[in-house]
Amino acid sequence: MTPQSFLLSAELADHVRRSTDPPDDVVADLVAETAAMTAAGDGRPTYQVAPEQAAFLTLLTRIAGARWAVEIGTFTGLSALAVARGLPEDGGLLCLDRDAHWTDVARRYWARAGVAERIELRLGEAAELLAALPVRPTFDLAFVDADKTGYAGYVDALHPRMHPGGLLVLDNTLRAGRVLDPQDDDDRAIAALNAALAADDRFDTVLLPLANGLTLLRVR
Ligand SMILES: C[S@@+](CC[C@H](N)C(=O)[O-])C[C@H]1O[C@@H](n2cnc3c(N)ncnc32)[C@H](O)[C@@H]1O
Repeated sequence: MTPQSFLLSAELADHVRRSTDPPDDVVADLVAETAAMTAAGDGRPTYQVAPEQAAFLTLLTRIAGARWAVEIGTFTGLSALAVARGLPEDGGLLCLDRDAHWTDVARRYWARAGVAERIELRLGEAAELLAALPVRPTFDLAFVDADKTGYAGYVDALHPRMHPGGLLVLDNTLRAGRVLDPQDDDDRAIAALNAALAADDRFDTVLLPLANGLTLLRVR
């Protein structure tokens, strides 16, 4: 889990969590199991979205009135669970990830939460899985949380597959502040993408300082 936003003191981070819908038992257990896995070196603790971000994703999915959604980067499934919970009964979420071991954990929790029938998981390289999707408006919401150097390509591939008015949500777009002083290829890719998106007339663009930075792109 993103331990706390780098923008907040520990006290304010606690206050944010106490002032947001609390995780239910399914989310609490998923967070605990993922923390135990990552403590043992299986994945990284920062991979999972924070609980308040999960609550925000559910709210955002509902506000957007999204019926069909896609996620790139699923890991143990918390963000997907959050989006799926915001979809109507007859909606659906397509999850793309290349790791079967982590997404097996996700499948268990989706089943426990009663949203498994709303989620389809496809395993493989995200760019290839996206390219194989029909090029027509399909999705109302997309959540991108995979390899940072891939984000620009994912945005381009998603754009023609989104309904007008649809919402793309990009995670980790502040890189813990390193967008101001990029240290590696991931930081450089996101810093360049942030600058490009601010000038991109395909979208209404806002970078929210939530968690590690969350960029919202509304398709014009
Ligand atoms: C930060 S984690 C996603 C966390 C997840 N959203 C959550 O809330 O738990 C990134 C995930 O992206 C996947 N991933 C990274 N690069 C990928 C690629 N090129 N194609 C497919 N999946 C990829 C990894 O396997 C990993 O599960």
